[in-house]
Amino acid sequence: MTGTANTTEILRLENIHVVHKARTGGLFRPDRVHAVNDVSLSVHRGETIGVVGESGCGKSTLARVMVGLQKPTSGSVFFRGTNIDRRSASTAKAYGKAVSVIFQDPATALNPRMSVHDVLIDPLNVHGIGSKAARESRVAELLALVGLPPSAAEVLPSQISGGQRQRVAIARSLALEPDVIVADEPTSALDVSVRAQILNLLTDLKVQLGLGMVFISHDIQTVRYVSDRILVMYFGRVVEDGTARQVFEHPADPYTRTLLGAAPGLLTH
Ligand SMILES: Nc1ncnc2c1ncn2[C@@H]1O[C@H](COP(=O)(O)OP(=O)(O)OP(=O)(O)O)[C@@H](O)[C@H]1O
Repeated sequence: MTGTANTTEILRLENIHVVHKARTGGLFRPDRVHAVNDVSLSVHRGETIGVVGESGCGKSTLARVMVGLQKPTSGSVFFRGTNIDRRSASTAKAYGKAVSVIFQDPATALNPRMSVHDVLIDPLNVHGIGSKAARESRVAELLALVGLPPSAAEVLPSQISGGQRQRVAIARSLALEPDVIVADEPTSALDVSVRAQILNLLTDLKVQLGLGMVFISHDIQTVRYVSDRILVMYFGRVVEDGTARQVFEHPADPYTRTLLGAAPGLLTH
C-alpha cells in the first residue's frame, strides 16, 4: 500500500503495535508486554512532536520503531509515503539517512576511543559522501552548527563536558542531513544547568534546517518547551494528542491532568 502523504509529511506510523516477550515472565507474570499499542502519528518538516509518559509506557520502543531498530509486531511505517516494509534497497538507504536518532546518554552513545573528528566523519565515510576535502569541511561545519569550536575536533568524548558531548551527538545525528531527528530523552542525563541550552540548540536547528523532530521525555514541561504537538502515552497507548497549547490548557485525559499536576517547574528535574 502506498500512503497518501502530503508534501511536508516525512514519516507516518499507522496502528503500530509492538509486543515484547517479557524479560521476567513466570507463573503469575504475563509472558508478553504490549509495549506499543495501536499508535499512529505523522511527522512533518519543521514540526516537533513531543512524546511524553512515565517510565515503561513504551516511548523508547516507539522511538526504535521510528528509526528502524525495532520491527513492529503489526502496523506500518511510511517514509515519504512509501511503506518501508516493502522498501527497495534504495528506499532503505534513503530512510537510514533521513531519520536519525539522539539517545539519552552521550557518554555511552559515543565511542570513547574515537576523537570528535572521527565520530563526525565516520557516517560520511560509511555512506561514501563527498571527497575527502568535502568531508573535512563538513566536520567543521557540523561543529559550528552545534556551537563547538574547531579545536573540539581533536579531543576524545571523555575530555569534554556532558553538554558538549551531547552537542557532538547532535552534530553526528546531523551529519547525513536528515529530515527527521528522533531525540530520546536527550537532556535527561545532563546537568540541569545545560538542559535549556541543549533544548534551545535543538529548537534552533529544527528551524534553521527545517527538520522534523520527535522529542521523547518523561517530563511534560520539557516536552512543552520544544513541541508543537504533544502525544501522551500511558501503558503503550496514546491517550492524548493535540497541539501543545490544547494539551496544556484543555487536557482531555485524566492521566494528562495527573502528569500536569505532578510536573514541577520547567527543567528542574
Ligand atoms: N527488548 C525488550 N524485551 C522485553 N521487554 C521490553 C523490551 N524493551 C522494552 N520492554 C518493556 O516494554 C515496556 C516499554 O518499555 P520502553 O523502554 O519502551 O518504555 P519507556 O517509556 O521508554 O521507558 P523508559 O523511559 O524507562 O525507557 C516496558 O514494560 C519494558 O520493560
